Parts: sequence; structure tokens; C-alpha cells
Amino acid sequence: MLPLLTSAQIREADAFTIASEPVASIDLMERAARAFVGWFINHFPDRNEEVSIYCGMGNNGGDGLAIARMLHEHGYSHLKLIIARYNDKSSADFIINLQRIQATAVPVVQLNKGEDFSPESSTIIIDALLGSGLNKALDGDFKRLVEHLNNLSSTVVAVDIPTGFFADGEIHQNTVAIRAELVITFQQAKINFLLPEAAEFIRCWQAVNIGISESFTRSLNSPYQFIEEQDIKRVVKPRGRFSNKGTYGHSLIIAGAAKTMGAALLCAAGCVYAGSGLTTACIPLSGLTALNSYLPEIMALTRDGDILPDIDWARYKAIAIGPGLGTGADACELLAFVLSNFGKPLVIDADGINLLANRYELWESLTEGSILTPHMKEFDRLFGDHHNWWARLQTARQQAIKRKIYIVLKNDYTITATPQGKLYFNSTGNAAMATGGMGDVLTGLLTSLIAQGYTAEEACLAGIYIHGKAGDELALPNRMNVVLPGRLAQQLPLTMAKLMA
Ligand SMILES: NC(=O)C1=CN([C@@H]2O[C@H](COP(=O)(O)OP(=O)(O)OC[C@H]3O[C@@H](n4cnc5c(N)ncnc54)[C@H](OP(=O)(O)O)[C@@H]3O)[C@@H](O)[C@H]2O)[C@@H](O)CC1
Ligand SMILES: Nc1ncnc2c1ncn2[C@@H]1O[C@H](COP(=O)(O)OP(=O)(O)O)[C@@H](O)[C@H]1O
Ligand SMILES: [K+]
Repeated sequence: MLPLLTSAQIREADAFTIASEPVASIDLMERAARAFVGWFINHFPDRNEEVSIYCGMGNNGGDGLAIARMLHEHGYSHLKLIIARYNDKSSADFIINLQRIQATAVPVVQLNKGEDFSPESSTIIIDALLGSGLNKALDGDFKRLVEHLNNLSSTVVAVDIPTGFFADGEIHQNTVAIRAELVITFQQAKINFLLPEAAEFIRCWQAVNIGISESFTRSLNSPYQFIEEQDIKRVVKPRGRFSNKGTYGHSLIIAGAAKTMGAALLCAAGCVYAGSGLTTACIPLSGLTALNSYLPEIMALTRDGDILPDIDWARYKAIAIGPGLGTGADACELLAFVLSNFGKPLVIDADGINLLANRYELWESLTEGSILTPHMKEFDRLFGDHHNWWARLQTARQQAIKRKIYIVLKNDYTITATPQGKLYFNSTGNAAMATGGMGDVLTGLLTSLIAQGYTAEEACLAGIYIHGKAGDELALPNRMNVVLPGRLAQQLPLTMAKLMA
């Protein structure tokens, strides 16, 4: 698990590393610049390309100066350095690096307050204007310069953070920030890189190690954590010898309606392919033939209009409710019936969530440890509108703590909020998975893991990781534009086996 830090915590971790390693701050800057250059050279190996490096006067600018010197040493022959002298003070390491670059042949241009910009013809722009020291929205000269750079057709590579983009906190709709093709960021992704607001400013990012103290970073006990494969490998357990279907639990999937049977089938498929010993789908009678032909391994418990099904609660280790269920009175009665009778944590998705949003009294019977899996719109239906994802994260955290539940907020980097107040960002998955029914498979998968004896937290973190990894295995090597949920469900046994190896 990689703790993700706020800017304030990054400053603390930098200061700790400088004092405890010990390493002089100018040498840490040198390390950061070298890490940047290593990655940059791999991506842009042509030494004849025109590269302009725009530097502010803080440490981000200091990095830019050191980067320019190193690129010069590596033989980049068309470098231009532009220093935006828009602040009244400069950092000590910026000054040292300015002296060092002035001893080279790299041309340096100064941009003073209010001055017009000279024409820019470089194909690559390195943005080292402002980094994690950003403390207010851009205005004045910085805003003008960033807008000017964004209007060019050059490829922008940002140092640590695109200028104007806050590493954490709310990103407002009218934010002006550098739009970077690539961000080479120090030590770890910044929290806002993982939220959808980053899409406009960051096409891709790469974290480079600069040796910030790992033990100190962990000691900060950040609520924000990035899931790594090793965390999941530790959680998933292979099936044992002498086990039988009873060992792996019985799951009940309460889903589907006449015109949305597919949701029930995909959810049941996610469940059975993820290894639930037995899976029963509670579906309308009209869906029975479809279920039997799609997956004969699944048993059926049929529903008939508003008559409540006869559920033998003790048989089931895990129950999911919601995919394709509808939001009519019968679905609402069914949800209330399940909530008040099962007594164990539930997985609630889709229409189950929509029903909870409309009938707040149902929350009263929600068992602690239950898992809700909303996408953004369902989340806002549950907890009210949010203007940005940072605000959504804070609500998810507060609600998960208050209600002692797990909230799986689905997205590119799906976020799991836990009753302990942690927010885990998933690191697998891709845009080929953005297709209807994908969430239904996830619900079945989470239910399956709970039936197999994983804790709710393990099921969330492992389930989301496995789901995204199956999507990656299918889509990435073949550059597939879309992955169908049913196909992804079939991939689960293989994905899980690889994680267990
Ligand atoms: N610490 C380390 O050891 C290491 C740090 N590293 C590097 O340092 C970077 C952080 O450096 P930093 O803290 O100097 O901040 P930086 O982003 O350069 O800007 C500061 C200046 O900007 C100003 N300012 C802020 N907002 C503004 C606005 N909206 N409009 C206008 N001005 C604004 C602010 O002025 P103030 O408002 O405080 O007067 C201040 O003068 C980090 O991203 C990484 O690249 C690496 O070398 C690794 C080791
Ligand atoms: N761009 C993406 N990157 C990673 N995962 C994605 C992406 N788009 C969708 N997904 C995943 O696909 C699933 C979609 O869920 P959801 O919106 O509930 O679909 P549905 O309701 O149609 O089943 C989520 O698990 C989400 O994380
Ligand atoms: K920058």
C-alpha cells in the first residue's frame, strides 16, 4: 500500500529526508532533476529537438534549472531557458542552480512582470513554473503565461505537477493550469492526479523515485492509500485440497427485472466465475430460461410480482441486491425485506442504491459492514450533489465512518472508503471497461469473495483490483477499444490464479 500525501505532508517528508538521511536540499533537488531527466531522455531521445524550459523562482523552478543543465550535458543542443520573474523572492536552491546554469552556454531569457511573451517555436516545453508550492489559483502574469503556453501546439512535460493544478483539495471548474502531455512527478502520484478533474490537465503521469523516506511517509498515516499488486497478492487465497463447494460459500444475487435481466445474469456470472461455491439468482420468473441457458451452474429462486420470495436466510453467506432490480414499490419492499431479515452485511448496487436514496428510513436497517457500490451519479443521489471529486471523497469518508459501511465509489481509480476512515485508490482498470454491465460483474465478484470468507475490506480491495486487472489483461495487450462484461467475468479465474501464483 502506497500512502498518498497532501502537499503539506510532502513538505514534511522532504524536510525529514533532508534532516535524517542526511542530504542537503540542493542535492535532493539534484536527485529529483536527475530522475526527471532519466525519464525524459527515454521519451524524447532526439537531441536536436527544440526544448524550452519555463522556470518559476521557487524550488520547482530550481528543478527546471537543474534539468536544463543536465539536458545540456546529455547533448540536447537546442535548449532555451525562460525564467518567469513574477515573484519577489526566490528559493535558495533556485539561486544556486541559476549560478550553475549561467556557467553553461544555455541561453537564458528573463520574463518580467507585465511583459509580452516572445514567439515560442519549441516542439517541447518543460513546465517548471510552479509545483507543490501553489497556494492560490493562478492570476495575473502566471495565468497569462499558462494560457499562452496552452494555446501552443507544443508537447508539454510538467515537472512534478502542472503549474496551477493543486496536488490536493478542490479543483474548481474554471481552473487555469498547464495542460501536460506527461507529468514526471516526484516520488508518488499526487492525490488529485487520481481524480477525474485531472483529465483536462494530465494526459499521463509517471512517478520517479527520489529517495524520500519511506518509513516517515508511512508514519504519517495518511487516509489516502494507493493499492499495489503486492497488497492483493497477500490477500487472495488459493483453493485448498479436500475442499468442496460448501467450503466456498453460497451467494444469493437478488437482481433483474423483465427488461433488465442482463444485469442479473452478469452479476451472477461475476459471482460464479470469482469462485463462489454455490450461486443462486433471485430473478423474476420471466428470466428463468435466460438464466438456465446463459449459466446452467446457477440456481434460481424466482420472484413473482410483489409477492416476497421465500428466502432461507441461513443458507446464504453473502447476498447482493440491486442490479437491474428497478425502483418500483415491489423492489422497495424487497429491499426492506432483505435489510430487515438477513442480519449480515449486504452488497448493495445500482437500483438498491437508488432505492436507499429515495427511502432514507431504510438506512436504519442497513447492517454494519455492508458494501455500497455507487458510480458518481448514484453517489450524488445518495448523499446530495457535489461540485468536485475532492468533496465527494470527503463525503464518502465521513459517511463510511458514520454508518460503519464500505463505500466503493466507482471510477477510473475506484475509491473504497472504509469505516476506519481510509480511502483506498485502485490502480487497475482502463477505459475499455466503460460499458454497461461492468459494475454488475463487480457486484457479483465482491459478493463471491465475501461468500468465500474474505472480510468486507479484503473483498472490496481485492475485488476491485481483480476486476480492473481482468479488464487490463483483456484490453491492453490487444489494444481493445471495449471489453464486454460477460467476457471479463470469464477472465476472472485466470486473473485470480495469476495473483495467487
Ligand atoms: N522541498 C524539497 O526538498 C524538494 C522540492 N522539489 C521541488 O520543489 C517544488 C516545490 O517547491 P516550492 O515549495 O518552492 O514551491 P513552488 O511550487 O516552486 O512555488 C513556490 C512559489 O510560488 C509562489 N506561488 C504559489 N502560488 C502562486 C500563485 N498562484 N501565483 C503566483 N505565485 C505563487 C510562492 O510565493 P508566495 O505566495 O509564497 O509568496 C512561492 O514563491 C516541488 O513541486 C518540486 O518540484 C524537488 O526539488 C524535490 C525536493
Ligand atoms: N475508464 C475506466 N477506467 C477504469 N475502470 C472503469 C472505467 N470505466 C468504467 N470502469 C469500471 O467499470 C465499472 C462500471 O460500473 P457501473 O458504472 O456501475 O456500470 P453498470 O451500472 O453499467 O454495470 C466500474 O467498476 C468502473 O470502475
Ligand atoms: K510545474
